[in-house]
Amino acid sequence: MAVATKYVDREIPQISLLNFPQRIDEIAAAICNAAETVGFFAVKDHGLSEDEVQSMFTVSEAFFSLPDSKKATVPWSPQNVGWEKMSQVRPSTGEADTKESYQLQFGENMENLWIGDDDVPDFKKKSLEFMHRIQGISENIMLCLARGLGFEDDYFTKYHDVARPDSQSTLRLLHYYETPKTNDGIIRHRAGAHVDWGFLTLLFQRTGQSGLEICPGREAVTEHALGDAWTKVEFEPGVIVCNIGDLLMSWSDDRFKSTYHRVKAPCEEGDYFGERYSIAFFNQPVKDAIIQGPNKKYPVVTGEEFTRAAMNRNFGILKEKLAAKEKEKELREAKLATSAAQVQAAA
Ligand SMILES: O=C(O)CCC(=O)C(=O)O
Ligand SMILES: [Fe+2]
Repeated sequence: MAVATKYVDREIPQISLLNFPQRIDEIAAAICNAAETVGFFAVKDHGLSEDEVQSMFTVSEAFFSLPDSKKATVPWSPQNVGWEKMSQVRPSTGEADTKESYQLQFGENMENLWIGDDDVPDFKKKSLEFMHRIQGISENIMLCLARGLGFEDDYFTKYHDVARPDSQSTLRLLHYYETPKTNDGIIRHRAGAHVDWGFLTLLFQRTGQSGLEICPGREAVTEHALGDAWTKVEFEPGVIVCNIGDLLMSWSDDRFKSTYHRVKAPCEEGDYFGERYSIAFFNQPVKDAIIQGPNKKYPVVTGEEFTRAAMNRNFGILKEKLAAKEKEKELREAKLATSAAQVQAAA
């Protein structure tokens, strides 16, 4: 018989960004306190309207309602962009999440990977507008985090400059499939337990489409203290849920915590089994960023090295599959070329 999930109440602070320029120190203290303890916090009064958020969800739904053959024209690539379906195997579960996602960036990695206006009108324009709006909010939070760590105010923002062609910050549109209510013993993971590997994540969800849960308890990036008690993160309109990623954890010498979270595989009374949309914005540094905490706890890495290592950890299986497919194609082409040569020789 399935064991009921153990839940525990933890406070996820809600922090108002109202009158940001006048209240920076107060806001920075609240954000850094949350980053040091629970690793998750919500921001409100950030200037982004509910209409803007819902319009982006509408754009996202329009994309996901295209046939798979169309979405496959903008496939996932190891630059961490593009569309994937049922293919992200989380190290914690060893199984693929039952979802599809489309990842978008500001710069050169997106070449040929934007879905065209014929398929979703103004997709690129609307997505970039939304991404710039979230970037603005992220920059305010980054200023607070820099102050808290004793860096110059622009220290993190200059390494997350999305005007640079090699910018790696990513908007991820997510679509989780409806989960059947059966007792067949199969666990249909939505997003298996994981920590985000980037700097800072901003999350948007639709009211009622619950499922996000967190499990704090990590003391160092090198430790994977995955506990067994979860806390549900409930969404309300107007809030953006933010969480610290591994990169900021190591960049802060483990002072700020990257927290385990998941979108629960629905299996118990009260879980949400329906189709679910969410949007995540991952702040990721430019490739030549020099990453090291104020106390130099970890060796220096560049943004590019950090991303490559994280991709291998998190998308290794998907990358291997792509490489195997590529190899198969090469072999098929080589075989075709050989038989064509034989036919010619015989003629
Ligand atoms: O869909 C969600 O609510 C969370 C997604 C997430 O944690 C991720 O993509 O890293
Ligand atoms: Fe995540």
